Amino acid sequence: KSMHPTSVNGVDDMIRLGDLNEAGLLRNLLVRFKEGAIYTYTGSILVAVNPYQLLPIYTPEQVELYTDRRLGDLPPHVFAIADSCFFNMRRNRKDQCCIISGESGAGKTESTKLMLQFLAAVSGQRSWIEQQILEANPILEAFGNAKTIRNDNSSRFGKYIDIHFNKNGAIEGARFEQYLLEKSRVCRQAPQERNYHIFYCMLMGMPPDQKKILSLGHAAEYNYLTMGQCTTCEGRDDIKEYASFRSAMKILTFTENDTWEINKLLAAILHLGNVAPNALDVSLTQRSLMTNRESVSKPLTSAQAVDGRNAFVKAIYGRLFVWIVEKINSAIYKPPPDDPKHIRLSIGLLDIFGFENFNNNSFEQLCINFANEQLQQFFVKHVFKLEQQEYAREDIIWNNIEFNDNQRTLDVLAVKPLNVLGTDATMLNKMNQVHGKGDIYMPPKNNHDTQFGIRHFAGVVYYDCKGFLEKNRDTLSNDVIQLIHTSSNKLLKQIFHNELSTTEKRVPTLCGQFRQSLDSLMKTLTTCQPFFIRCIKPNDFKKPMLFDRELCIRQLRYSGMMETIRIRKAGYPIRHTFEEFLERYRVLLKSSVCDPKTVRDDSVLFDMNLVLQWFL
Ligand SMILES: Nc1ncnc2c1ncn2[C@@H]1O[C@H](COP(=O)(O)OP(=O)(O)OP(=O)(O)O)[C@@H](O)[C@H]1O
Repeated sequence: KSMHPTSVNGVDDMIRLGDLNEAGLLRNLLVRFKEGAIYTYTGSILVAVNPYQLLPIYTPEQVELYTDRRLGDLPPHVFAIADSCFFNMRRNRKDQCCIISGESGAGKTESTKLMLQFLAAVSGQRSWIEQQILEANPILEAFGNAKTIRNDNSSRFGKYIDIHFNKNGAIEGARFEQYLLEKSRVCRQAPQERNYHIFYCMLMGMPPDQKKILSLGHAAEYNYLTMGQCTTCEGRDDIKEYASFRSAMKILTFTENDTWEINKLLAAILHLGNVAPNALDVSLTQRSLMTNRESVSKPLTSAQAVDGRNAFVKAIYGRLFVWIVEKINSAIYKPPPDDPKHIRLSIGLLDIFGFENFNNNSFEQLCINFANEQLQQFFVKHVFKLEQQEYAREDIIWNNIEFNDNQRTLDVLAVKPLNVLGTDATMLNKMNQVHGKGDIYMPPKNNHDTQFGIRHFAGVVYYDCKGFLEKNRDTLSNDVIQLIHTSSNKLLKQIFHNELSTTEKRVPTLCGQFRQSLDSLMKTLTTCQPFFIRCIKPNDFKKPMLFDRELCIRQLRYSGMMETIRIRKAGYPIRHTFEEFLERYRVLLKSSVCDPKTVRDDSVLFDMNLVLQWFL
């Protein structure tokens, strides 16, 4: 079988591919990638392959070139998506959003920054608020990004940036929402990985006199910074980053005192990490229990004490991160004025962890994959809706297209057993009882097995439920809360404000909190006109010009790209413009003169309709 002619040179928009299948898609991406064309459309979805090299396509001239153009006028580009968001927002008076997904290292954060950069440029005010919004990134990255084996600057949290515009298209403010920071990294890092950038930056960049006050030394001296046997990161200058971080803090109105208080907590974390259990305070080596009449203390094993210490440290860091995001928002978020005539429009950028399937999957992966199921459903519904609109526009009679709905997976994930309290074993028992007979949940093979499987839209993932409930509960012992209560450190008390103010210690589970923020995110997204950017990582070596086909195919499958095509194929898979159709099928016409450039009269159209009927 010969290849469809469009496959030879590659096309800007995959919808125009003759071979609308996995191989065709992959080939198109590869051909383009080899020519340095990293962006390709599939309709209004942008596929972006990480080039792992600086390309000269993000200059101010390029920003100008892409400003106020229709999607498809120019070669595919992330700026074209940003421009469409901006244009549609003003023309339709409708909020826009852009969902940027992909696996670690695929280029989500870079794409988000480029979108933001473009929007700030076309909004054109060069205002203080624009600068503040742009400068929020270095702060979030210092606290929320780390070197991992996959990415030297990996975001270990999800984020949604909502940028607000007035009716003239000028930026008025913005708001950041964060999701699920990976707290375990503060206490433990895998080989060749680092803790959060901020620790190394602080130790390298802080003036010696300040370090002395906090008794700080070198990264190599701290247990919490050396578990991955790696304290530096090639290509990263921690001293320089610290300087940018400090200047960003000033721009976001953190005071000298705020920064100093933050440093104190970071130093405390590092010192705690070096404390051996026998030197720990009673609040960490004993656990008090309330019996009916009295409070009794029970000594902990050293392993339990270390767990308790780490839980405390993770809680400090996690809450510090949340506090910093709130503080950034208080600088850049302006509540809409009371004036009912005031129009506020927004563009939201979602940069969120893609689908994960590792050798060992735990609670965190389940949460991440749950979020991806929700986004996938949003995506499929949107694509499906577009397909129907297209048919309506062309007056095509069609039967309802069936599409693969992942609602059943969502049902299994979002119903009770995820939030079940009790021991891990009873959770599995309950899951087995409730879902054991369905095809979404796969129970453990035997009584000793702690792994259960979930059939996700992107494939089956096996989760190990050891430690699930602990992670989900995410609570601190009463003894530690008491300790914080008596502390003289204001910032510490402030970040634990919730725990200290509620006597009833019923903080919602992590999963509960995450579901709540996801629900509110989904509500927001539903009111917006969405765009999608699917970032693809071309190889595992962070190398330019290297395209690993297997790796890319897998990502195209996970990203829902194949689902889009499936929907297309279930409908009318082949689409030609009038010119293309004429070019290809004019031999079937009765008429002999038929140059698409000159002949556009009704007689040809009439004939074309006959041909169409015969053809379909
Ligand atoms: N458009 C681009 N041009 C040049 N380099 C890029 C581009 N996009 C990504 N990169 C390179 O790839 C690296 C990883 O990209 P990025 O941090 O955006 O990935 P990510 O998808 O956000 O990953 P994670 O989920 O781990 O945060 C960047 O640090 C940069 O070196």
